[in-house]
Amino acid sequence: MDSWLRQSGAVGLNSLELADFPLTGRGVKTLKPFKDGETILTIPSSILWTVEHAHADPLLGPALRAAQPPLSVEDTLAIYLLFVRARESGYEGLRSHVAALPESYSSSIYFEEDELEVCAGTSLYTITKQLEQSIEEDHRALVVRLLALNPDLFPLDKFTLEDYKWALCTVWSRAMDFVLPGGKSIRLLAPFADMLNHSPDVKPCHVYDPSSGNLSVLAGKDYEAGDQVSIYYGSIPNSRLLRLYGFVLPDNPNDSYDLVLSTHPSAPLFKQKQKLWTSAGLDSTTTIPLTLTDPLPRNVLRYLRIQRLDESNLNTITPQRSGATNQKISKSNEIEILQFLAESFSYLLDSFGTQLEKLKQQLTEGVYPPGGNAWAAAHVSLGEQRVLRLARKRAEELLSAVESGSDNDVAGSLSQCANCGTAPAQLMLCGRCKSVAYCGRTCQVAHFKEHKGICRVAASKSGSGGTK
Ligand SMILES: C[S@@+](CC[C@H](N)C(=O)[O-])C[C@H]1O[C@@H](n2cnc3c(N)ncnc32)[C@H](O)[C@@H]1O
Repeated sequence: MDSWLRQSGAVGLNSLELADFPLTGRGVKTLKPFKDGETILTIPSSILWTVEHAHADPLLGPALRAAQPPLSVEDTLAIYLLFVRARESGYEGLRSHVAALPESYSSSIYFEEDELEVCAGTSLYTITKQLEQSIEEDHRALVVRLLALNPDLFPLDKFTLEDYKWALCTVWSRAMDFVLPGGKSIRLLAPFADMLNHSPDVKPCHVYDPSSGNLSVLAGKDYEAGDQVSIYYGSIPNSRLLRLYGFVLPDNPNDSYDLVLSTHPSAPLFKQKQKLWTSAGLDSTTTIPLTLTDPLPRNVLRYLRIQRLDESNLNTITPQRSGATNQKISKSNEIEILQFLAESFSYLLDSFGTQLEKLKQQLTEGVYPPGGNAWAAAHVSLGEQRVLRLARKRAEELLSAVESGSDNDVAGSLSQCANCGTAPAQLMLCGRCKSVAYCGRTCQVAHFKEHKGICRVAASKSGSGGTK
């Protein structure tokens, strides 16, 4: 691979070499110091694995382009990898890259049943089960619409379900995504740059140049000779890390729980409520990530306030006034949704296969061999349970505040910007009613029309209002 990369115009290889690191496995070592921001490596456009290159390939391209319905980006890259891997001649450069790829992966789709059971109750458990099924279905569909139609290109013994799973895991764990000017996106695999491991301690530092089509890696921090060079894969929770990349970060600050909120179309007043959800930027089925920093996001409350509207208060909230759902609609509505949330979080927490305290104890006692699949699954479960417990605590706090009437700060109206919903460290209160907060002047001005009615009432209640 090295000579192919050099001949193709890759820049920076003299300063880098592959090496094994105790915690992350194989990665890239620098042979010289780099300052934060310096370019370390450039991989030229011509040798990147992209959909465009797959489609331009004289052998593979016509078959891919003829596939109906068109293949997804993920499937196109997976088939491209398997196609090159199956060739006995030609494609020497790309084949040398394939030869350097791992032969097996540790994504949760490869877990034994007892290993996956350790994270029963998590979103990872559910998604992994669904994936196992959908990958089989997708593979069957690929055989019918592409592989069996072109047996010379795709010998079926090299495109088995196991081969397809390997190719998908290669794409999930090594592809890079970029948004291009104009909003389109590109997904690519960059030989050698795909040997870089993730570190939460570096800045995002891999860049795609749309004009040249080259991929470059910059130093995400200062490096000494001998250091491992890393890139930042993103702010990813353990459930996603384990599914896509096959590893977890203990005490991951990005851990989250995906809360799915859904209302059946046969529910009373569904059509009117759907209009309200839409105008609030939500949907009748909405997935909202609960995070360690924001365990009960404003949108969860907004969704439920709308869901629990009855006929009498539904008429007071029109789509034009959907901003009103940022705050409590009525005491009874608020109590109902907060009780529902606290109970639902308890129910979700009870449905975890192993409870948080027991998991912690098992991890301390070394019940799960560190670094193994069950150990990783335990960390996913810990992370999701931590988030859900915070969410339940927040719902209970809000509930008791509403019940006792001390809910000036209901639903975080003073801890989040009333206009954009962000929660920066510093917020400014509305100078008149002091019942809402903003991240800045722009949001305050943008929100004025919606807020002015409530402002007058709130200010007069608190005695702080003028007559304006
Ligand atoms: C883009 S590849 C990096 C190169 C890879 N280590 C290799 O030998 O081919 C991504 C994979 O590297 C491993 N990896 C990356 N960052 C890691 C980390 N911080 N801890 C543990 N494993 C990591 C995971 O197996 C992941 O799926």
